[in-house]
Amino acid sequence: MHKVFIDGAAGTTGLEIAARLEGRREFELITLDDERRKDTGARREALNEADVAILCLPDDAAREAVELIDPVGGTRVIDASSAHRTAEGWCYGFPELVGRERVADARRVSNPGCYPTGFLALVAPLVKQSLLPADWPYTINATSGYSGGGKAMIAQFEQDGAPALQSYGYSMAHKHRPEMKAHAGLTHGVIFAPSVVPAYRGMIVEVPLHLGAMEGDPTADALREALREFYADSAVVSVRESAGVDKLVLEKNAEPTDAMELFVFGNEGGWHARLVARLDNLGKGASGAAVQNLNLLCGLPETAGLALPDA
Ligand SMILES: NC(=O)C1=CN([C@@H]2O[C@H](COP(=O)(O)OP(=O)(O)OC[C@H]3O[C@@H](n4cnc5c(N)ncnc54)[C@H](OP(=O)(O)O)[C@@H]3O)[C@@H](O)[C@H]2O)C=CC1
Ligand SMILES: CC(=O)N[C@@H](CCC(=O)OP(=O)(O)O)C(=O)O
Repeated sequence: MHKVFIDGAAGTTGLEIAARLEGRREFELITLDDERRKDTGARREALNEADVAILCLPDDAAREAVELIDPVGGTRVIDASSAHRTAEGWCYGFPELVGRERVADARRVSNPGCYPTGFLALVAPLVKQSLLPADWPYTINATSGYSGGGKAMIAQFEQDGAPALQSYGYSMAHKHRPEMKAHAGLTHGVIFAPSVVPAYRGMIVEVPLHLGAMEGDPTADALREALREFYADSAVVSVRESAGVDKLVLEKNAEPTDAMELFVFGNEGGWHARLVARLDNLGKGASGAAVQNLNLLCGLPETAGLALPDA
């Protein structure tokens, strides 16, 4: 039995992790009641009692939580925040990219951000195989469901007068940019253009590419095939056919899913491609990924408890 403490259990990501762990007999959840959930002493005790602490907190609170943990104690950490995604000593918790063994052996795991999950799934393997250049100026256009902004954005979008679409990130300094650059092994920072729509969950992350301007003239078919091979052993990430697909939608009230679908569209002549990832920001983008990493840390089947389509 593995003792698990979710710090931030009353938040959006924390609640979805708890839902995925319900009925799992391999785990015992350590819980704090509403009065003590932000009490530093109570959190310190719970964090140090846990075999695995999952941090579902704003960045500053996540950094504080790590400081509350005895560094030579037995607690291993999965941090869902963006506090440690490029930090030394932390394993980037994207098992398909970094290797399942590395995650399984880690004491400190940083869960990828939701948007970076889509971007990196598409681009990182292709850059690593030199099918796409590391020194290309990549752009990411993305649309997210509003649960991506946690409780505050849920409140914003569930009140009267909620926007039909909200684009943002115009400071050009979104916190996900360093993580995308670092884990794709890029030379240049990316341009990231995110927006939010009034659907609770789900996201579409797109990387448009001028293939014809790249050295070696990569083709959309070759990129799709390389991704298909790369994810061949994954029950979570799948590469879909693009022929005949003319639109991708986010449902307003979609069911949770921990799967991620990748598409590579190319135009006739092969000059242009659009790499697209569709995922649940609270699935592979957060809580599903945390449970996948938890399974690996505990030596359990990687996809146990995840919401995945039948193979
Ligand atoms: N939502 C998403 O799709 C994704 C979220 N993440 C990341 O996961 C983390 C959690 O996000 P999310 O669940 O959306 O956010 P929420 O705002 O929904 O939840 C955060 C929770 O943390 C609690 N909290 C804040 N400060 C403290 C503290 N000092 N001690 C204990 N609890 C505290 C909040 O309390 P209170 O309820 O009182 O406000 C709240 O319950 C963030 O870092 C976010 O960036 C990552 C990927 C995707
Ligand atoms: C819609 C929305 O606001 N999304 C959040 C990202 C949610 C997420 O991925 O959380 P992390 O930042 O911890 O990765 C944003 O753009 O800041």
